[in-house]
Amino acid sequence: MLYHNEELIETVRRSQIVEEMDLMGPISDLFQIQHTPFGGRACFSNTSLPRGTVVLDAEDSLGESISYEFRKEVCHYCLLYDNGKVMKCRINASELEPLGEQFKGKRFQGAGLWFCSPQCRDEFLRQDHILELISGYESLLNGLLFCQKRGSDEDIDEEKLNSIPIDQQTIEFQWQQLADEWIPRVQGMKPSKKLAQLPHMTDDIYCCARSICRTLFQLKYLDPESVTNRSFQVLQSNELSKTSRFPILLSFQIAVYQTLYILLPPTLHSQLSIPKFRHILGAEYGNAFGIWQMGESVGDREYLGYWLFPRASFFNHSCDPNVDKVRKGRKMCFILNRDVTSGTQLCIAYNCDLTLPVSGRQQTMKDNWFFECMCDRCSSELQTVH
Ligand SMILES: C[S@@+](CC[C@H](N)C(=O)[O-])C[C@H]1O[C@@H](n2cnc3c(N)ncnc32)[C@H](O)[C@@H]1O
Repeated sequence: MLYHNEELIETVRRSQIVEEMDLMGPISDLFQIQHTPFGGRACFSNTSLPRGTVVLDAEDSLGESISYEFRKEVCHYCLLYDNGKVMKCRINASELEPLGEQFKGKRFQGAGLWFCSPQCRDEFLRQDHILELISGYESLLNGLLFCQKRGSDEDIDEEKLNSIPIDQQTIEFQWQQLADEWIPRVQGMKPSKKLAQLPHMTDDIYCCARSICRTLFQLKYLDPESVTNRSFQVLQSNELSKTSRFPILLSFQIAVYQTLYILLPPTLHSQLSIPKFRHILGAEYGNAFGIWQMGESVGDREYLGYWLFPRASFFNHSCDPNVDKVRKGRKMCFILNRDVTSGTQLCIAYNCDLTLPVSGRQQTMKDNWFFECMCDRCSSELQTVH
């Protein structure tokens, strides 16, 4: 029942923001968001712009996920990756003491954070309210260690789980069941009994829970009127397309939610709700940018994780993009690779091999991004093919 109310409030709030989105200031002075006949909303230049123009400099990521495999090899502040070298700098409990008493006398595991230098560690620690995020991370890490020690007798048949057809009704039913049965059963339990309800935490569940923990933390302190927050609230959710393609994801999402529900400390637990959680994950599917190793060619670089930039999520894909995306540390820059006239749609390339013939590109977009590419290049090449 509670969940229905929460969902209704979220839906009304978001639809108000969608209306307000048109009235609010632009994401950039150089382009505006407009609706397209196909492909939803997209970015269009306000004026003629020369090649090399930075149309958007995005530093306001909301949530980032470093793959488990690279958790010690990527700096958790500047995202440096040094060819597989383990980052040497970690946080000690003594460094946290000036920030608060919370970890005094407790065994602190380092919250799963690694940094390339004391400077990056200090920058990370300088963020407002950072102890809340560190407590969340530390609790998730302790949960992972607990699960590794406890082991699992579950034998997950991925193939079987992925063959169960999923539609919107199934998704709603599963979440409703969690809200009606699991949450009321667990919420009144003592902490030790609650811990026994923790689903087996795989590496992927751990990484996803960390990323959501970070997003909840950032959303808690983000100005609700900021363009970043408003953009985030109206991001397209790809929950249904992704979950129906990979049905196993539904049980995965529920396990991540249960993990967060049990492990998040009160300051972040208060930020967790099913509609918010579903919007965060639904927005990540199809909007997140890959965090790639820098300085290597496309075929040779490591995929280190992903992050979300709400303001940069309105760029559509084109197989002949006029905007290049370049990561500079914690920042994503979007730079014109040619001159454009006023009113031109500004497009980036999503992760796709643009040297493939049109059939291959169409298949890649369908398989990885769940849409039929209608970019100018595909449209004209498809006309020639048929
Ligand atoms: C990152 S979002 C881009 C913004 C999106 N158009 C919106 O309204 O939120 C990606 C989604 O935009 C649409 N899209 C992007 N590029 C497209 C293209 N070349 N052809 C058709 N649809 C496209 C698809 O629905 C895709 O899932």
